[in-house]
Amino acid sequence: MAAKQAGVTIEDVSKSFTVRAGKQVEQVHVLDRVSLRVEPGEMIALTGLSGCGKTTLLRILLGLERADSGRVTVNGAEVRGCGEDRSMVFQNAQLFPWRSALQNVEFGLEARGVPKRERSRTALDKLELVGLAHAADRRPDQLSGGMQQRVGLARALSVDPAVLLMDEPFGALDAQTREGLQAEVLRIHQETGKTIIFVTHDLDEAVLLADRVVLMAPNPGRIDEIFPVGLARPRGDLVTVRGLKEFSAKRYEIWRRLMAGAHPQAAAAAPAAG
Ligand SMILES: Nc1ncnc2c1ncn2[C@@H]1O[C@H](COP(=O)(O)OP(=O)(O)OP(=O)(O)O)[C@@H](O)[C@H]1O
Repeated sequence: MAAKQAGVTIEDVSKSFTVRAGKQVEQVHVLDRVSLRVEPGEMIALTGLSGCGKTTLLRILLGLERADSGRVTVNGAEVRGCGEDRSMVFQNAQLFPWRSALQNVEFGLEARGVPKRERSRTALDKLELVGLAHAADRRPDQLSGGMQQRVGLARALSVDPAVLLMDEPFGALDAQTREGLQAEVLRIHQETGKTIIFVTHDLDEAVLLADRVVLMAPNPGRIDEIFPVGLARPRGDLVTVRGLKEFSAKRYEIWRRLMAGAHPQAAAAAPAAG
């Protein structure tokens, strides 16, 4: 288990954006008094309808956006900008096309002034962790989409963050590649004990990975309900997990609540869980 672990506290976070379109100026209230405590080593899935503020919340956690009010702390220290204790994996890996996989993973270490030999060793370790050591010298255009996401994950892990933020990291991948990467994330979480906050639209993915699924609702973005996932860890073979009654029951419970916000009539017509 890694020494670096951190709890995250989100206290009463609100955020609005001013949107200007032509002569019209509109105030969009994106997050309304969001509060959540994430325990050290916990994996949280954030889900909810499009536009409910999931990415905005993640950007505030990373320090790319400032909340209008409320605060976020990591291990008790207030987040005031980007910092070494957090890193993010994006939906598209956003790799430098002219750099090899290894050089892409080295990037964050370079920015921190880590000497060449040490950063190459660390980057190779992380590529190994995501099963890509054999492709260290390939450029992004010589890698599949799934491999590029693995490089993005290795790059995020290279700086040994206490908190890993993942914004729909597998959203653009085909189903089989996605399932492989879900298993990888579970293994890496098990091996490193990182605190992970993971945004996904995919309820299967949310239940498979998370200790708790946080369902957000839009207009304004807020936490609607929090669902603890009682599945034991390590979760092992995901085909088996998907076949468990507890898995389908939890997925259905969350889906029903999500639909109650999106299509109230359909949700009312669906049978209750269990
Ligand atoms: N920089 C910005 N300026 C203006 N409005 C913004 C900005 N960033 C986000 N928004 C608005 O905030 C709202 C929430 O966006 P956000 O991307 O956080 O939602 P989301 O839940 O992640 O959506 P999705 O599931 O579609 O990715 C949207 O209405 C969006 O248009």
